[in-house]
Amino acid sequence: MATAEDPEKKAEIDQPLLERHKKPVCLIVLGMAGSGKTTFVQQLTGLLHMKKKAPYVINLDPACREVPYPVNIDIRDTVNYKEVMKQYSLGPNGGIVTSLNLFATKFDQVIKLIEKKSENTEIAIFDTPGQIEVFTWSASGSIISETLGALFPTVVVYVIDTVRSVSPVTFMSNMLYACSILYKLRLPFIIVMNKIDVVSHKFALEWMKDFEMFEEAVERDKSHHANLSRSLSLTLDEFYKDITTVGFSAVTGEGFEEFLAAVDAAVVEYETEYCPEHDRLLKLQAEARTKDKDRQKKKFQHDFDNDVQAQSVSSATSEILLRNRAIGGESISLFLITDNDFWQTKKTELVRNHSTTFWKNRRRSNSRNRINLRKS
Ligand SMILES: Nc1nc2c(ncn2[C@@H]2O[C@H](COP(=O)(O)OP(=O)(O)OP(=O)(O)O)[C@@H](O)[C@H]2O)c(=O)[nH]1
Repeated sequence: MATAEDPEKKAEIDQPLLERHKKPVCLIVLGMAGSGKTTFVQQLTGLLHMKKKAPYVINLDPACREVPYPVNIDIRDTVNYKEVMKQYSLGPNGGIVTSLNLFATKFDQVIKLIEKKSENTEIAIFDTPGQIEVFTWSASGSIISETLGALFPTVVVYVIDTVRSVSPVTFMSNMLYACSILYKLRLPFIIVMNKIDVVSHKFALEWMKDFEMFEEAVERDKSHHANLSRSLSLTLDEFYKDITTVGFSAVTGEGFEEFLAAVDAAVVEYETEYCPEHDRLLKLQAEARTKDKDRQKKKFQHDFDNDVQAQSVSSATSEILLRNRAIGGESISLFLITDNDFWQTKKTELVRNHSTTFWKNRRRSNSRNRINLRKS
C-alpha cells in the first residue's frame, strides 16, 4: 500500500492534482434572470485585463442579443437559437435547452481550446443563460459542469441581486436555489451579492450569521410565504457555514479584490476536498464495473456449463438450444454486449458444438427420410 512517506508513490498520487493545478480556474457564473451575470462577467473581464490576466471567456447563452465583453467562444457561433426553435417547433425556453444540449455535444472541442490556452490563461469564465434552470437542471448543464470539474479547478459563482434580496422571502428563495445547486454540482461555491453600489449586502451577511435577525425581518413580513421562510432559515444554517459570500458591484467594480481572494480559497477547497472526493467516486465506479464484469463472467460460465450438460443429456434439447442461440437468444445477446476475447471464444465453442450436433442430426434424419421414401 502507498504511504505518504514513500516519495515516489506520493508523486504518483499527486500527479493528477498538479496537472489540474497548472490549468486555468474555470468560473461558472450562474444566477436568476436579471441578477447581473452578464454585467458581472463584463466588469470582471475588464478588471482582469487591467491586471494583465486576460481571461478566456465563453458565452453559453444562445438567446442573448449581444455580448458586451470580448468573447473567445460564443455558443451563438455554433448554434442558431431561432433556427433550433423553428426546426423543432419549440418555445423560447425549449429552444435554449435544445441549443445548449446541441452545444454540449461539441464540448470536447471547447475543452481542447481552453487546454491550448493553459500556458497563458489563469481564469476561464462561463456566462450562462438567464433561465437558470436551463443550466442547473438540464443534461447539458451536468455534462458541462462535471467535465470542467474533472479537468480544471472549477468554481461556481452564484450571482444574487442584492437590491431584490432585501425582502426576506426573495432572499430565502435565492438561498434555497443556491443550496440546491451547491448540493447538485458539489463544486466549490461563491455567492456574489451583486449591485452593492445600490444597497449594501451587510444585511444579508447578518441574516446568514444570526438566525434571530432574519426572524425579526420575517416578522415584519405578514405574507403566508414568510412562515415558510422562517422554518427554512433554520435548515439553511448549516449551508451558510460552508459558503463564501462577497459583495460586488458589476457597475463600479467594488469587491473585485475580495472576490479574487475568494476564488483563491475556492481553488484550495477544490484541491483538498473536491478532487479527493471525485477521485474516490471514480475509483468506486471502476470497482463496481469490475465486480459487474466478474459477475457476468461467472453467470455466463454457469450458463455455459449447464448448456454443455444439457447437450450431453439430450441432443433434441441441444437442437432447440441452438435454434434459440442462432436467432439471437439470451446468451448470444450477452456476447454482443460484453465484446471481449473471453466471450468470443466461448461463443465460437458453443456455436461449433451445437452446429456439429445439429447438422449431424439433420443429415441422419434426411437419410432416414430418403430410405423411408424409397421404401414407400
Ligand atoms: N446598479 C447596478 N446595476 C447592475 C449591476 N449589475 C447589473 N446591473 C443591471 O442589472 C440589469 C441586468 O443585468 P444583466 O447583466 O443583463 O443581468 P443578467 O443576469 O445577465 O440577465 P439575464 O442574462 O437576462 O438573466 C442591467 O440593467 C444592468 O445594468 C450592478 O452591480 N449595479
